[in-house]
Amino acid sequence: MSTVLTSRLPPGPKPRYPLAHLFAFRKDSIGFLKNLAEQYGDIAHFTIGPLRIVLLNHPDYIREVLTTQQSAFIKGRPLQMVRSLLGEGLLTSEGEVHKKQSRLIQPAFHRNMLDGYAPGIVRNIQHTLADWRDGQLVEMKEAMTEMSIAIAGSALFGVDVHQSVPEINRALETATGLFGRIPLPFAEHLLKLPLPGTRRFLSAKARLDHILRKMIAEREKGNNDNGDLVSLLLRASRETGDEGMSRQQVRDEAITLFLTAFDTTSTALTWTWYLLSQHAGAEAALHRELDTVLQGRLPVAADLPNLKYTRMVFGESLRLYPPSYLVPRQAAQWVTIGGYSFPAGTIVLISPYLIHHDARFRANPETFDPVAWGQHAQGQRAKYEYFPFSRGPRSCIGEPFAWMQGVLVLATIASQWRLRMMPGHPVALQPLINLRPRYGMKMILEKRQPSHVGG
Ligand code: HEM
Repeated sequence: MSTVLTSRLPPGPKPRYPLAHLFAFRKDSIGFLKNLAEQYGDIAHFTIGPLRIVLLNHPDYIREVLTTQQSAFIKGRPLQMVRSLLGEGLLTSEGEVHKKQSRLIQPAFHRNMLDGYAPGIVRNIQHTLADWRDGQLVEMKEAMTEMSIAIAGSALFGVDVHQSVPEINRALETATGLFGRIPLPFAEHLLKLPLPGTRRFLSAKARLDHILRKMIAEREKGNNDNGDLVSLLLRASRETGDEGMSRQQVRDEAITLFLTAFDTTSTALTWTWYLLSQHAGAEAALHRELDTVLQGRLPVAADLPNLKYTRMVFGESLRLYPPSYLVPRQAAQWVTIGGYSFPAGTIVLISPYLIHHDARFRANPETFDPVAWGQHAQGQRAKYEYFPFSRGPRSCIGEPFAWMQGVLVLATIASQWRLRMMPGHPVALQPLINLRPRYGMKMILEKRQPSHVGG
C-alpha cells in the first residue's frame, strides 16, 4: 500500500476570477513572478485553471530541483508544445532516452573538438561584416540571428546555409509564435484542432523539417566524416544494436541542436551590444584588450584564454539578460522542498532572471559590471546564484560552444566596429521562449581603427 502524503502547499494568491493569473502571467511574466516572490517569499504558489504552479526563488531550493532531487522532476507539460516542434531530442526527452542521447552527443562539445569550430565561426562573422558600412543603420537582433543561423549550419553541421537563412528565420518565428500558448491549461489539445495558429505552426514545422532533412542529406552525400555534429549523429545511426540512433532520432537531435543553438546565442549577443553602447568605460576596456591581444588581426581559438575581459563582458550580459529567463519542470512524484510538499503534476518554475537581479546574491544587481562578474565567488552556493545555462544533468550541452561563439563574435566585431544605439529607439523586455528585446535593437555602425598597443 502506498503512503498517503498530505500536500502542504506554499503560500500564494487566490485568483480574483478563474483565469486571472493566466492573464497576469501572459501580460508580464517576469513582473508577475517578481511580485509573487516579494509578497509570498522564496517559495510561493499560484494556479492557472487546474494547473498548480510553484515558484522557487532561492539558490538552495533551485539546487534541490536541478541537482539534489533532479530525478523527481521531468520536463513534462511545460515542454509539451516545444516537443511538438522538436520531437524527442536532447532538450525534451526524458529518462533513459535522454541519458543515452546525451552520451552520444557529448563528444561533439569536448574541448578537443571545440577549437575546430573556431575558423568556421569567424568565417561566418566576416561574411556578415562584408556588407557593413560606416554610418549604416543595422537591426542587430536580425543581424545576430542570421549570423548565428549560418554559424550553427556551418560549424555544427558542416553545410553552408546562407541561402536558406531568411526562410529558416521566418519558419522559426512562425513556429515559436505559438509557444505563447504554453501557459494555457489545455494548450496541448489545441494542437489537434484546425485553428489558424495551429495550421501556421504545422506548415512552418514542415518547412523546417524539409530544410533540416536537406542539410542532413547533403552532409551524408559528402560522405566525409569531419567529426562535426551531423557526422557524429549519422555515425551513431549507422551503428546497429541498442546504442544506435534511428533516422527519426537523428532528425530530432539535429533540429533540437540547430534551434537551441542560434536563438539563445543571438539574443545574448544582441543584449551585449546594447550594454556596451550604454557603458563607455566597459567598451573602452574591451577595445584595449582586443587591440592588445589581436593587434588588428582576426581572432583564432588560441586567443580565447587571453580574451579574459571579453569573456567577462559576455558573462555579465548573460547575468543581466539571461536568454532562458525561466526554467520549468514538472514534479514526477511527491516532492518536499523548504518544508512544503507538493504532488506529482505540480509545475515548478525557476527564474535565472529573478535570481540574477536579486540584491541578496549580488551587490548592485542592476549595474553592468564585467569585473564584478569576474570576481563573483565560484563556490557551490554561487553556482545557483548565476546559472544562465542551468545546472545539473539537464544543463546546457552547448554551453562551451556558446561561450566560444560569444567571445569570438564580440572580439571580431568590436575590434573593427563600434555600435551606437539609434537615438530614440525604445528598449524593453519581451519574455517569450527567450528573453528578447521587444522592439529589436536598431544600432548605428561606426568604423574603428584598432590602436596598436602592447607588444
Ligand atoms: C547563450 C547561449 C545559450 C544559453 C543561454 C542556453 C541556455 C540553456 C538552458 C538554460 C538550458 C536548460 C533548459 C532546461 O532545463 O529546460 C539549455 C539546454 C540545452 N541547450 Fe542551451 N543555451 C545556449 C546555447 C546553446 C547552444 C549553442 C547549443 C547547441 C550547440 C545549445 C543546446 C542545448 C541543448 C541540446 C539543451 C538540452 C540539454 C539537455 O537537456 O540535456 N544551447 N540551454
